[in-house]
Amino acid sequence: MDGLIESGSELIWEKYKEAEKRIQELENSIEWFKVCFDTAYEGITIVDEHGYIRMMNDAYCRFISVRKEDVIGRYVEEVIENTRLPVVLQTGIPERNQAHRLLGQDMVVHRIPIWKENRVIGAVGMLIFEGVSELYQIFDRMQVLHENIGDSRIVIEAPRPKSNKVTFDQIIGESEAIAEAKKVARRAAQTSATILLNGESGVGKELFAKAIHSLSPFQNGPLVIVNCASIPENLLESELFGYEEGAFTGSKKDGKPGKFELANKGTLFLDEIGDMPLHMQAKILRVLQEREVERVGGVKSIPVDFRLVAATHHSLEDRVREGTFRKDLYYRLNVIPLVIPPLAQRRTDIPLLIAAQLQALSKKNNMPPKDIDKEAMSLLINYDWPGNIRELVNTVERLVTLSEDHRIRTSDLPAVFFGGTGFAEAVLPQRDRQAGTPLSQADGGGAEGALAEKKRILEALHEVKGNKSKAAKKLGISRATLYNKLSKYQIS
Ligand SMILES: Nc1ncnc2c1ncn2[C@@H]1O[C@H](COP(=O)(O)OP(=O)(O)OP(=O)(O)O)[C@@H](O)[C@H]1O
Repeated sequence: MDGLIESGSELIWEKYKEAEKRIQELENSIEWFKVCFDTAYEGITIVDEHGYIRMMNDAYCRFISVRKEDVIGRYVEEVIENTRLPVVLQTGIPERNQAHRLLGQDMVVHRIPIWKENRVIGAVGMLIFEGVSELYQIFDRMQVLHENIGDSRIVIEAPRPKSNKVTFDQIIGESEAIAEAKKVARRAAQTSATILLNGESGVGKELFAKAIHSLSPFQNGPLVIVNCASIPENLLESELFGYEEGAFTGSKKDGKPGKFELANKGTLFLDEIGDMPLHMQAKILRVLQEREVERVGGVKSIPVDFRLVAATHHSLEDRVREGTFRKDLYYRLNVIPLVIPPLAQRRTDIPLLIAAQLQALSKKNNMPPKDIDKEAMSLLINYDWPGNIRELVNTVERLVTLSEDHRIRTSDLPAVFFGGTGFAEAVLPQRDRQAGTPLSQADGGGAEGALAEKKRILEALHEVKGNKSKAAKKLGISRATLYNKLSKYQIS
């Protein structure tokens, strides 16, 4: 009898353990499902048969800037603009690869009905691409694929966009911080309100300004970009306001329109507005209030109608407190403030940015596509990127150009990614590294070294818009050395 009870309880114990194991396996599967659902770059939302949202993944929530807990259980039309999921629930017909306009941006979407036992019990909505320009990149990749397998008979030509306008989908990044910034910018772009962009150097303020213009009611007008910090103070007024014939010695015969006039019916982007001298700030304020300009040496007022986007890496509040920025101008500019977060606050975007740059820069340099191993990627993700995306773009370009293999490895990375510091170290590949080697000594590496040096000089000049003193400073060399190198490499 005892034996019978014993084997009975052993059986129950075994069944219990088995059930426990299965529950554990199920929980693991659910956990995996959740991770996959939320890791997908595509936005996914699932509605029940009545059109109420049952699930929405992180990518979708980020894109439309909602919190998951606020949308689950709500009717889909209240959450997603222009949604056709209710139609798909009615018809039961899938709609694949459809164009959909969301937050002013063209997207590609799938709408898939969920059929079970002859009835539609729900539908899935997927945002496949954040924007259509990704489609063009896919066409390009397909073309490269066919070229690589030697099948040149197949020519895949993507319909090209009509212009080279910057659109929001070209601003790469899926992190919450950048998704929120893009969402606010998209909304603001569709109005005519003044936008003040703030963020460290190289975070993408100019890129945002361009995307805002492309989506704005002023998109058919010009986009005029003025870098207030790079124009000498004595020229700033005539650059912005223009001048009449004979306004000063050396002025053009028929006078010249200023940037305000040139931006008429378009967008004026005043970059580095925080560096504007005080007397010019007063003049700009007057234009913003009265919406008319007077050329230097002129007498008549010229009406101007433009959307203003301004940007600065300074804190304008601090500048106002210090007395170097006018409070009234600050209030005029700060209608829609938009902070673009530094890269170190959105590290999840780093792999995406690197992948996109590897692709683009290999193509630009006419090289076969390169990739990167995960140890190197991990060092890049952990780096602080003080120069933000500009620094990332330059780093990837150097890596693409200098690494010998098709795969970039840790040995290709400059010292700075291993905790080293300093510009000279940062630009030398690890194998060539001599701590603190300035540019002037870093060109001993034969043709490759010379090519790299030439590229660095061109980049530095490009970054400072051709200003040689600034470029020399950036490169850590004297102006005289820079001039020598310019003639050596025949850079005019
Ligand atoms: N999210 C992004 N996706 C892709 N490229 C980006 C992104 N943000 C910036 N870039 C690229 O990084 C570089 C620097 O961007 P941008 O000039 O817009 O920065 P910025 O904030 O205006 O810099 P600065 O304050 O120094 O003028 C550009 O080449 C730009 O195309």
